[in-house]
Amino acid sequence: MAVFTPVSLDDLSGWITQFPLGKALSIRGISSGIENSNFFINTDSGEYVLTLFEKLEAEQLPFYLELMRHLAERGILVPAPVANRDGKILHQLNGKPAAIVSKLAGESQLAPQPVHCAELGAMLACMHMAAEDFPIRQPNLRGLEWWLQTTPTVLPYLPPELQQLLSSEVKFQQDFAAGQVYAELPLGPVHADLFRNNAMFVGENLTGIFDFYFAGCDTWLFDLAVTVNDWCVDLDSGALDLPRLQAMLDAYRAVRPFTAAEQQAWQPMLRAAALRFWLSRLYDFYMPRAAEMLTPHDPGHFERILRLRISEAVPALA
Ligand SMILES: Nc1ncnc2c1ncn2[C@@H]1O[C@H](COP(=O)(O)OP(=O)(O)O)[C@@H](O)[C@H]1O
Ligand SMILES: N[C@@H](CCOP(=O)(O)O)C(=O)O
Repeated sequence: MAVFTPVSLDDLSGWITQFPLGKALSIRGISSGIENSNFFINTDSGEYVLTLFEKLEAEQLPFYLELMRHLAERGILVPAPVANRDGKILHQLNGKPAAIVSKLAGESQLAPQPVHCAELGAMLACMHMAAEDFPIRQPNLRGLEWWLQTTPTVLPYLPPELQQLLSSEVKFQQDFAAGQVYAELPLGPVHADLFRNNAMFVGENLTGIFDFYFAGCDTWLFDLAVTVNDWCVDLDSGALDLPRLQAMLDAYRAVRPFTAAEQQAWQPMLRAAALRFWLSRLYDFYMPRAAEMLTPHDPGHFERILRLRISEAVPALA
């Protein structure tokens, strides 16, 4: 799994003539995705990734695809959407919205070292700055508003102690987001799901970051906190790994120094980033979609991370 909508070489062959890619030579479903149907395709002009969007609304897609085009044009290492002869990058195939993007070389680094974290930190800062003038605005659809909406849905499934943790953290985040420090945080389009499985490396060199389908406008610090909570932690305990953390923060800061408000907001933001994924994993666990064929991600992992970010001081950003 997971190809939800099959595409044959025949289907592809007629459809691909609108792109300047030559003939389609082969198509192979990618098994590891969970949101969309993805395929590696070979054409006369090289290898690409074809995505059929299974859940995202057609009106949300231009934000993601145009953002990737905008970033790629500015030298950020992201898959570049391929335009057809009319310049369009969003299409329809087998009844689903579809796009072709360039294929990144390499593979995901699932056991990152400080050197990988540094590569990623620098690219993240460059991406934030390159996206600043992106003209389309779409909120982070998994932001505070979604947390407030989703919490009452999952609360009844939780034991009292977890109900208390979830409710009090959402309240903490709501108050924090209403305050002066939060109001001063720089923001713009962010990736918002930059986990280890969403970047590619050849050896120690980052070749690109992908899967922009949770992207939206949010604070840059939230994006960094999401990234740190996955790349710079011990996966068993959720504890921060200081050499990886330092490498990522130093590399980010070298491109874009942190503001005073960001330095003050760092720990609350690491909590927010943990809450975001605890909540989405709780939601997917208790409210699996009908077509869901995968084992849901473990919510307990982000519950542990959240507890640690609340109880333990984190190294300062400065
Ligand atoms: N542009 C790309 N270049 C190379 N590999 C890609 C690219 N896009 C997706 N993949 C591969 O497809 C897999 C699933 O893609 P992903 O975007 O994570 O799917 P989903 O959003 O459905 O979870 C990735 O783990 C990666 O191996
Ligand atoms: N990173 C999220 C799940 C999103 O899945 P992706 O494969 O689309 O990145 C999590 O770990 O909960």
